[in-house]
Amino acid sequence: MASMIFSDCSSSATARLLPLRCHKLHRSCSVLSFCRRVSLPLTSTRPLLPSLSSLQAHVSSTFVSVSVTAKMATESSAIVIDGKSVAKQIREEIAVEIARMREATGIVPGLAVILVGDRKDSATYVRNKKKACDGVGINSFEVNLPGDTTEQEVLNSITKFNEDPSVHGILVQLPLPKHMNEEKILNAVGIEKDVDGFHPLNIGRLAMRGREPLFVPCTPKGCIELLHRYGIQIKGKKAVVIGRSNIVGMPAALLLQREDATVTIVHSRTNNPEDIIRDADIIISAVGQANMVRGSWIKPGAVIIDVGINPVEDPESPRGYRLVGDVCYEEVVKVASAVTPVPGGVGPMTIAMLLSNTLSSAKRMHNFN
Ligand SMILES: Nc1nc(=O)c2c([nH]1)NC[C@@H]1CN(c3ccc(C(=O)N[C@@H](CCC(=O)O)C(=O)O)cc3)C=[N+]21
Repeated sequence: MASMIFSDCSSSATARLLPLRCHKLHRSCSVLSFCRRVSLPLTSTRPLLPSLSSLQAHVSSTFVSVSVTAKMATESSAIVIDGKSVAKQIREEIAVEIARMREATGIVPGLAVILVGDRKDSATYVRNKKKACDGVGINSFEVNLPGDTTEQEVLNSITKFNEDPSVHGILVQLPLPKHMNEEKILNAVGIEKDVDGFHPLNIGRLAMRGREPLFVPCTPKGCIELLHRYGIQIKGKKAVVIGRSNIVGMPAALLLQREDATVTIVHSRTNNPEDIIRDADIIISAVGQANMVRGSWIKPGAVIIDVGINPVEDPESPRGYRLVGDVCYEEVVKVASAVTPVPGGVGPMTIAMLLSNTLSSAKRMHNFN
């Protein structure tokens, strides 16, 4: 029985990656509740869903086709936040804007991507970004440098793109090879082309009240965009961000705070992380540990945004591995009110936000609204 309940989260591949403490599955949903299946005709201007706290009273929303089965639930099921279709919708919106700009000004937004070394995952991400650019009509420029390139050569590429008026965004694919000083390289990207939002000036402005960054980092921006497009209220909610990285955890916490959430960051040195997480209305997890967050750590009805994209061994998959999140999906789906899947959650949103930042950059540089 236990092996069925934990089928995915306690798989042997996962267990090898993680020294998991074994938790009993949280099964506190003994009240009358609903099994929901949601299909999403996405709109950009109105919330897709009523706020989740009032979802049960609004299941017949005109914006969402929801099939509802009422039952005495020992296993309710969260709404699956469909990042893949939201991202598609956003890309369509961006494509329309790019065409409008091109027709009015003749200008086509350009994104330069610098890839150093031959990491397979990085090459895949860069290829996906290029494909996404092609799909919306952004010109992409790519530089591939070998892993033993000097820092100076990377800086030279950045300078070239900083000076090139057909480039509106510059992205240095991370991680960089170990011998390079990431800080120095990211500082070299002109802040007006920093579509990743990693420049310290952009991050600094994000952290300050009354200041506006030119760009917000793509992954955290994508997380907030998902909450907005699903009509999930952030203001006044208790939000917990798991992980404090420069590129996801920390800017995600800053963004949530800007949205008037009360934010706690949980990290590897936090005492009793589970107790803090169990208090959260909204959880953004960005730690990179497969299936770390268990169902028993979640307050019933919480909203979970899973940023983790972790490969776990899977002999049945053609690639030999599959991707799972930081969150033990099949456990939390029974406790949360909404959850992002992996894949198909935050990942596609990261790329959509990159395209959005590149378009904004081109608009700003050419005074086009
Ligand atoms: N300067 C820089 N900026 C980045 O934004 C950046 C980076 N470096 N380095 C690596 C990470 C990772 N990242 C992802 C983007 C999309 C997916 C994505 O679309 N994932 C698909 C799955 C893809 C698959 O199946 O392989 C999904 O989650 O559905 C994942 C990961 C951007 N990153």
